[in-house]
Amino acid sequence: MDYKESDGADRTPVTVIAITEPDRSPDRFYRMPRPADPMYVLGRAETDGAPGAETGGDSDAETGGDPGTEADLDAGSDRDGETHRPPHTARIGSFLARDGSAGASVGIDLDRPHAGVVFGKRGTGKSYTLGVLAEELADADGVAPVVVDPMGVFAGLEAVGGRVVDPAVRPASIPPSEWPDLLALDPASGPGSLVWRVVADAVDDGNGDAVGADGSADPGRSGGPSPSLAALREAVDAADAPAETRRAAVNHLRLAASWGVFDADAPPVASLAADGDPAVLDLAGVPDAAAAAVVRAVARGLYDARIDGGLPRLPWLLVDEAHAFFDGIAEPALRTLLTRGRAPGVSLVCATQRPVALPSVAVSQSDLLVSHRLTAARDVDRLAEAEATYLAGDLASRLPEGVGEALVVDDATETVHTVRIRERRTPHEGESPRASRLSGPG
Ligand SMILES: Nc1ncnc2c1ncn2[C@@H]1O[C@H](COP(=O)(O)OP(=O)(O)OP(=O)(O)O)[C@@H](O)[C@H]1O
Repeated sequence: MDYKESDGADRTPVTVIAITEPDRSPDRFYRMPRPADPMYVLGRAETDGAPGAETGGDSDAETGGDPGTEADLDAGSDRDGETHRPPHTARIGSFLARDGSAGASVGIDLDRPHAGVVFGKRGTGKSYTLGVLAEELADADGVAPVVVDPMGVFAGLEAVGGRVVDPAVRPASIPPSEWPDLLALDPASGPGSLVWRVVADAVDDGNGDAVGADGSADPGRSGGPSPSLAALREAVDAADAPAETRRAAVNHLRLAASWGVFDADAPPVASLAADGDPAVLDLAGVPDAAAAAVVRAVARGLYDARIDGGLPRLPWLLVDEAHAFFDGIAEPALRTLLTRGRAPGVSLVCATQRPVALPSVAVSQSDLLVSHRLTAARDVDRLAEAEATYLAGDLASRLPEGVGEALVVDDATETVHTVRIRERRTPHEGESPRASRLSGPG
């Protein structure tokens, strides 16, 4: 093991509060690892060869209080409280005691792919938490963060080598069957079916790869050539259809061109994850349909690039305001990442203030759930879906109150923790404007 505690004297035994069997009281969640304890890594089970619950980081009182042997330790704290981070681990913060004091460092496993959700009502720190994760991914080897940024708050990641990217995707990366929906046309209508047919013909003409890895019709999946929107408009114009139908279809394609996200020569999606530096897809001000098209193309493009062996890093797609992408054309691609992304090595983390707007599969397939404060009953109910058998109790009653504080449910170690997310190293641009901070008269 590469990382060991720097000084064995720092290893204080873990304090165990409330061990009863069976224990259904809130106290069972509060065995507080101390600051000097080694970093506790979430998302990494003991069977992965990682410290897991025995290194003193576990806050589930049913697990023993043994801080672990030296060989178990992946990281330790030095005398200044600085934690040595194990390789392929994101340090997201520290355990939070009931009295508000900080405990041992908490990390998230980056060695393997994961699916995660970050919940919280407005202003509780979701985007901030996603930014912390992106910073850590920027630092780690073998991974590549791609951030979907609908509010334009992640540009600060440039300070860790990130780049803000104007979204551009190839028209062929949207399957023909999705085009009517994308253009708000009824697929059964004349214009809808005309657009569908024209895109399918353009792709069949060799402008794209018509069948996806899973056998579904998914042109452009390998980033092959794509027809331009202008070429599609011309094809519609030349089609054997009533003039009125052609005119309506052309108008809708013109509207899509005005979104400015379609480009037949756009770089392949895999290039977003090529160097491991954060790529921030700036979708601020981009119409909803266009943003959904971008998210669909990027999610599917990363997945296909991994399947095809065209991406040597493990991409992490971090989607802020994720509820906006689960009711349109991005949904099937995000669902694919949730259900099948881990096999080729694509991680997905969805942040939202409206958990109820995410499909159940987003919670059931997530192995990491991070929840800041929630108050709406239906959103809190969504947490119940994460209440696996190892959680004897009501998660909602354990949600912390403070900004930047979160409850973390970790499937790998089957534990629940209260965590304070660490401060960002890069600027966070999600601060709401405050009238009191605007310059006054004179
Ligand atoms: N872990 C943290 N440490 C310090 N400050 C934090 C932390 N998390 C959040 N904050 C503060 O709270 C503010 C709001 O956080 P953030 O923008 O992430 O909220 P949000 O939940 O994404 O809100 P919205 O739903 O409106 O996007 C931040 O600008 C920051 O000042």
